[in-house]
Amino acid sequence: MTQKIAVLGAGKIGEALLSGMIRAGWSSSDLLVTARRPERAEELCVRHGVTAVTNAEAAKAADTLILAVKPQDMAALLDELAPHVPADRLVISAAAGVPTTFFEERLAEGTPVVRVMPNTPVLVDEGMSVISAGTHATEAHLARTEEIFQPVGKTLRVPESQQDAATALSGSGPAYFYFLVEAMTDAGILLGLPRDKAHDLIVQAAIGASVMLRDSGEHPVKLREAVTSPAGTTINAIRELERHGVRAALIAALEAARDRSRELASGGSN
Ligand SMILES: NC(=O)C1=CN([C@@H]2O[C@H](COP(=O)(O)OP(=O)(O)OC[C@H]3O[C@@H](n4cnc5c(N)ncnc54)[C@H](OP(=O)(O)O)[C@@H]3O)[C@@H](O)[C@H]2O)C=CC1
Ligand SMILES: O=C(O)[C@@H]1CCC=N1
Repeated sequence: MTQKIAVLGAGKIGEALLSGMIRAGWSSSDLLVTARRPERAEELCVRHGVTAVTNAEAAKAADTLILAVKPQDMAALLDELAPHVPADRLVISAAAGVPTTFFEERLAEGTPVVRVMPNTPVLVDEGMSVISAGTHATEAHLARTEEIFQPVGKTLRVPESQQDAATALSGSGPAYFYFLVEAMTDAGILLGLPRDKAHDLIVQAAIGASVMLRDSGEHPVKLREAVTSPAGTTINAIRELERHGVRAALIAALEAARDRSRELASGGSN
């Protein structure tokens, strides 16, 4: 069997994965892509030196198919693909919400399916990819999936029942941090700093805090206490965050993301 990998529907996350595989040493001649618009396919070929094929050609030529279209486009893609996917292909879905049974019902009996929820920091090899096996996926299929996703960050195996929560926390997670940086930069401007300086200060605070969270082994409460001097500045900010219900807002926000992931289980609606 060939060892080619095809990314079907190489949009934002598909291209991020593709670039990561190339950085990790996969030969671009072993990487295939599909796209809906010819100009998108051309762009990917020029940028990454990969080969653009049709979805049916990808199914025939690659041993591993990474499906990265929107959940709403997945049924149509599977209708097109199903007649061409031999049951020995590993099918990896990166789509939010869509369960492995959705694929298993539409592909040949016995096709191994793995559900993965990556996030965009795969672009800088700091991604998190949360992995669950479908009915016919073996340890070897999970290991193959990890071989693809580990070079672009961490991987974590979870039961599929936890994927909607993982999507809310991890798949969508980077967006919440960008949102916070944007809001805090606005605060810097209100306090009289130029935008570029406010941006640099907040980004460096985010990087420093992230590295300490990752490397210190300390609980976040401990790390926050170390910043919060008695009768100082930080506690005044924390009181306002609590007064405005930021903790409750974050819990509600992630719950809403989890609920949307559940809605996408059947392909969802726009
Ligand atoms: N963005 C993110 O941070 C993450 C996204 N995901 C998941 O990844 C998937 C893609 O998301 P994202 O990359 O943001 O979306 P994009 O819209 O950027 O990418 C989807 C791509 O699929 C292409 N496409 C649609 N139908 C077909 C088809 N039948 N054949 C070939 N190509 C097709 C689209 O083409 P065209 O541009 O021409 O419409 C588009 O380029 C979603 O399922 C999402 O849940 C998972 C984790 C993180
Ligand atoms: O917003 C979305 O639906 C996708 C899935 C996780 C991150 N982006």
